[in-house]
Amino acid sequence: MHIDIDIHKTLRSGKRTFHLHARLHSDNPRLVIIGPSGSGKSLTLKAIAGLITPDSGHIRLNGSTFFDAQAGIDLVPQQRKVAYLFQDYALFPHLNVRQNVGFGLQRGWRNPDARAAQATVDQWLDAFHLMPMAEQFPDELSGGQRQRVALARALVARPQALLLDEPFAALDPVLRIDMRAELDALQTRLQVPMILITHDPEDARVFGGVVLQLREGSIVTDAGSGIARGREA
Ligand SMILES: Nc1ncnc2c1ncn2[C@@H]1O[C@H](COP(=O)(O)OP(=O)(O)OP(=O)(O)O)[C@@H](O)[C@H]1O
Repeated sequence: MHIDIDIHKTLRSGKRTFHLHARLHSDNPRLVIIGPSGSGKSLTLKAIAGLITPDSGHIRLNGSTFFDAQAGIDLVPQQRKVAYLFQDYALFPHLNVRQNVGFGLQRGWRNPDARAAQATVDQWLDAFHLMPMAEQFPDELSGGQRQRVALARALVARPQALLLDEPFAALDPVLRIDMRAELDALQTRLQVPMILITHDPEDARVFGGVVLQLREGSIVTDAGSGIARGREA
């Protein structure tokens, strides 16, 4: 993965003003952005996904320009072909596991015919050990199973990168350890580039390729951050 970001955004709410200046550059398929609550992690991830628009700057991923204020480029989220895994997984409560995963295909940029879609969904249910609970609804699943459904739904359309917003925050401490290991293995197996935001140094330690620290809206490259760790691309 080659990612090149340099964006500014100012947000105002009442008397408060928040300045985001995210500047990063990496060739590692694993990027972790770590920072305390309110440091701008979600805003950065949302800007990459196209869910918010920066005031200025550019966002490039794998040779494709997602956003370039000067050139007037601002691809809509679907055109960016990245998947976004929300902190609470955002599963549809009225859809069962199979339907939730299938939704990832319908919404995605790939629209296979019904039979091909079914086969693809089955393949992902199988890969995530979700076949036995394919007909269950989200509130009938454990936290780890819910996360697997969300991952399967995110990956089913074969995104060019997976954006993960605090993926372990909703899990209890024991499950968190297991799911970190699962995500680590998944990235190695699928080779899908992942950008993960977290406030937990342990997530960065276990998962991190390149780890960057965000403080008050800016990427800080001193204080031991911004260094390449773990495996390189
Ligand atoms: N729509 C908005 N209008 C004004 N300010 C906003 C808006 N969205 C976010 N902010 C502010 O921007 C700052 C960064 O928010 P962001 O959600 O990126 O933080 P975060 O690092 O992801 O925090 P957390 O770990 O708590 O989710 C916060 O101070 C927040 O109050």
